[in-house]
Amino acid sequence: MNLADTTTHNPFISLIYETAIESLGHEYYDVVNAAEFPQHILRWRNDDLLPTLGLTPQQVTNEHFVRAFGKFEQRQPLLALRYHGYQFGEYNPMLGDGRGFLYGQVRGLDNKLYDFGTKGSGKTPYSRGGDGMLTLKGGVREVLAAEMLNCMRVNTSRCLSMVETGMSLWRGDEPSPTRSCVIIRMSQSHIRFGTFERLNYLKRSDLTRRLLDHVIATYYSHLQGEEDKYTFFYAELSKRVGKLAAQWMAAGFCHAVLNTDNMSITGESFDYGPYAFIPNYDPHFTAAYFDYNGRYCYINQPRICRFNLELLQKALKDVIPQTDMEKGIKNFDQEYKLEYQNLMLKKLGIERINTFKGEELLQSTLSFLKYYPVSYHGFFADLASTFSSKWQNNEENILKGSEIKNCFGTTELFINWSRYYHQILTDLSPNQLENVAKVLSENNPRTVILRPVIESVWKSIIEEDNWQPFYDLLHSISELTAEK
Ligand SMILES: Nc1ncnc2c1ncn2[C@@H]1O[C@H](COP(=O)(O)OP(=O)(O)OP(=O)(O)O)[C@@H](O)[C@H]1O
Ligand SMILES: [Mg+2]
Repeated sequence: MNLADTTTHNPFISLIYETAIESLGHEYYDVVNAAEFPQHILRWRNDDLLPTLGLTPQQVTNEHFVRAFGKFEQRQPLLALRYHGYQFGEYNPMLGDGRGFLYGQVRGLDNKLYDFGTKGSGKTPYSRGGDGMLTLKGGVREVLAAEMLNCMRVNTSRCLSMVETGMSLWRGDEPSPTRSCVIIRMSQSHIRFGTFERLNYLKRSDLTRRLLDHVIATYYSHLQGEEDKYTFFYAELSKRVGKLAAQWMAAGFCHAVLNTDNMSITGESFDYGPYAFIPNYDPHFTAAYFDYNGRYCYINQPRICRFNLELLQKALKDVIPQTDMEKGIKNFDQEYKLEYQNLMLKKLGIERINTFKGEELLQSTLSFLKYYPVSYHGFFADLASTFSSKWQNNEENILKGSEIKNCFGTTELFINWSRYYHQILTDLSPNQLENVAKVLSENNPRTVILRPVIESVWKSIIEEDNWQPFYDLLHSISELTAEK
């Protein structure tokens, strides 16, 4: 096939791109060019996402991926979106897409509008001193985080592709020179809290209202036509963010950089930089080495999400009545509490129980996990792999033979926990008891990408250019997802 044929028939380039953001007007973005890279090696293609785009893996070659998402052929305009944000508590008006752009917007077969956004695609007017690039390790980590979180049913963006781009980058936090890549992230929207903060900073309530109308029409369409749609929007956003915070916490995920420019207006999780999955239940676990005060530590995440919603009130005050937003944010508290308990009880194999009993079990579980050096994910995975209906007969049977019971079985906290757990199991009917095993296995993946797991995958890449462990890991995550 000659060059013209390949590009003309590239299924990605032939997708129908909608112009929702572009049509909003030039005040929201800058038209930019993509960098030209010395090399283009496709390292990851997310075939799981293709059906949503109406494509099959057979229709799309690696070359199609590279030409569309590494060389950015035949796609214009590329839009660097403008935004500001509160970073570690300080307002920063110097932000914006500094190493990415909105490549395009495509409606999925599910009728949702998806954004394809780049990361590592070159300099823009918002790059400041930066090189506009993404390190290969950064790309590998972002791909893995999104797939793992998706497997754990967290509402997350995903990576559609990762192309290695052959540049040598210098970074303070990676042995340098280090390799480079560009990723395409498929998300619900890249409109951030910070997008609105910028408009408020510029005192452009007309632009705020226009953007809000677009957000509601596109991502909260059931509110269209409501007289109080702005008020309802804020209340629902608060609820969605509450749910997301609960999902992170139950997944044992520490995002690490919860600045308002990393908070999506749809309530979706994205931007996986220095994140980590917690090794054990340490409330003060902090993932970013530069987060000196532990501002975004694991246990602070719900509080910070709520605080970010409060900050957003300032940006929306010209359009939404303040008193309505003060009421609306209560949705966050309710949703967080409910969803966190619900998700944690599922991790214990329990669905639909009395809230009070559920809370007692949850608190005793956390007390045990907090006090002893038990792996957070290991504890739940052990429950899932060793569960037996015999646990209902006698609390002594619970986790019998496991390392956890062998080490901590005689401690007061373990005995307390197993007593609560046993009490709940005894109340279950035989059918419900059977369901426990299923719920346990659905909610506790055997593989979780703790830092050493990621580092070992990265070691193979960097030392031997061996990508197999990376693909094997992604394959096992994808198999876990399919089992559910
Ligand atoms: N290497 C770089 N070159 C230019 N700008 C950068 C670079 N790294 C980060 N930035 C910019 O710094 C700001 C904060 O970066 P942050 O890491 O939160 O975002 P990001 O990871 O680049 O993008 P996203 O939030 O879309 O995942 C953003 O404005 C970002 O574009
Ligand atoms: Mg960011």
